[in-house]
Formats: sequence, structure tokens, C-alpha cells
Amino acid sequence: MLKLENCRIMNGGYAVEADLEIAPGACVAVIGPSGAGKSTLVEAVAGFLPVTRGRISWNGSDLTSRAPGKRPVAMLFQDGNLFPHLTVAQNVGLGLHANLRLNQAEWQTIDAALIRVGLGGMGGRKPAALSGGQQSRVALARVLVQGRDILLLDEPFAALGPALKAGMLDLVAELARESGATVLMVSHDPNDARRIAGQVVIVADGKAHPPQGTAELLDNPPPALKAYLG
Ligand SMILES: Nc1ncnc2c1ncn2[C@@H]1O[C@H](COP(=O)(O)OP(=O)(O)OP(=O)(O)O)[C@@H](O)[C@H]1O
Repeated sequence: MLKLENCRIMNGGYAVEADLEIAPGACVAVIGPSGAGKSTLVEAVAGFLPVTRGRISWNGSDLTSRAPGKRPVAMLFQDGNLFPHLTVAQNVGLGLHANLRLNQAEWQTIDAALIRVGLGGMGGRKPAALSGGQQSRVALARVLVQGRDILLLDEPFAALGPALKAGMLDLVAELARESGATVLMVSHDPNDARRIAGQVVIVADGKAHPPQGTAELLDNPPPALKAYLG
């Protein structure tokens, strides 16, 4: 269980309050108006932003003041964060060791992850020699090799066309199901939530609300969400 208890998260001068729980293995979309604090919420779980009140925990262990690298969390960013001078396999390997000193078993893990995301045989290429969709898959493979319990996605596929994005979302959902990972995904598109997320956390007016069922919420949105959905 991912718990945010009575939390106040600071992003510069902006505060987001959160008091909510996310069940293990759940896939939860984070939606709400621009600037409301969606990224702030996931970055606090990742450990990139300070929690000035309350507590974040995972299965009972306190994460609140734990360094980002020591949390059971992997994050997928919008631009994929690929290094152009490294090969695809090395970019994935960064998920295992930042210094890329990897043993043979670890290179095999990387190969297996590349195969799993549909990039078998492409490990020797540089990112520039891949399409945008393939680059997203490299970033996903890097998250996969980390084998973390919680996967955070901050609009990772916003730059992809609709069909590619749908394919990537389905792949994320599939990989999370296989590994049992808990997913928290920021998105501006309610269709992303409908596609893979059973629940939605609405972030509005400086507050992250407890998760609600996606279909019930989007079929019958409360006034604040209705204005945002248009
Ligand atoms: N470094 C900063 N200093 C001060 N305020 C900041 C800083 N970074 C973000 N903010 C403010 O924090 C608020 C929440 O930002 P956040 O990026 O979490 O919103 P969001 O809901 O993810 O927005 P979007 O949908 O536009 O990406 C915003 O109103 C923003 O202006």
C-alpha cells in the first residue's frame, strides 16, 4: 500500500495537500487542471520534492525522508531522458548502475528487457537511430530493469501520436500486471485513464483527492472536473 498521510508537499511557493492510499498493483491516473500540482504529487513520491508535513510510506516503511535512489520507485519522464552518446543497451543499463559497470548477467537482463519492449537486436544503436516510439520503449526498458514496486509516469507519451501512445500505454499496463508494480500516471488526457487506469486521483485547487473509480468519475464528473474536461 502506498500511503500519503496528511501530507503537505511544497513546490517552490506552491503547496499540495494529499491524504490518500493507493492499493498495491493498482494503476492510477492523476488528472486535473494545468498547474494544479499533478507533477508535484508524483515528484514527492519519487523524493524530488520536500514533504513539509505528514508521511509517505510503502507497505509500512516510511519513505518521507529517504533519498530518491533508495525508494522503491522508478520514474518515466516525458522526454525519456536518453543520453544521445550512449547506445540503447547502455541507456537501459543506467537503470542498473549509473557507472555502467555491468556483469554478463546484467547485460542479459538488459537484452531481455529490450526484447520484452519490442527492441530485440537494437541494443547497439544510438537513440538517434530510433523512431520516437522506439525511444519511448528504451526508456520503458530502463524502468523495467530496475524492478521497482512503484512506477511513476509523468505524461511520458504526450509527444507520440494517438496510435503509438495507445500502444505504449497498453505495454505499460501489461508490464505492470506481469511484475505486480503499482502505477501512478500523470495525464492530461482522460482517455489515457479510461484505457489503463482503474482509478483516478484528481488534483485540483492544491489538493490531491483519494482515488475514485475511473468510469464512474469520468461518466459523471464533479463540477471542478467537468470544467477541466470541457
Ligand atoms: N520551481 C518552482 N517555483 C515556484 N512554483 C513552482 C515551481 N515549480 C512549479 N511551481 C508551481 O507549482 C504548481 C504545480 O506545478 P505542477 O507542475 O505540479 O502542476 P501540474 O498539475 O503538473 O501542471 P501541468 O499539467 O501544467 O504540467 C504550479 O502552479 C507551478 O506554478
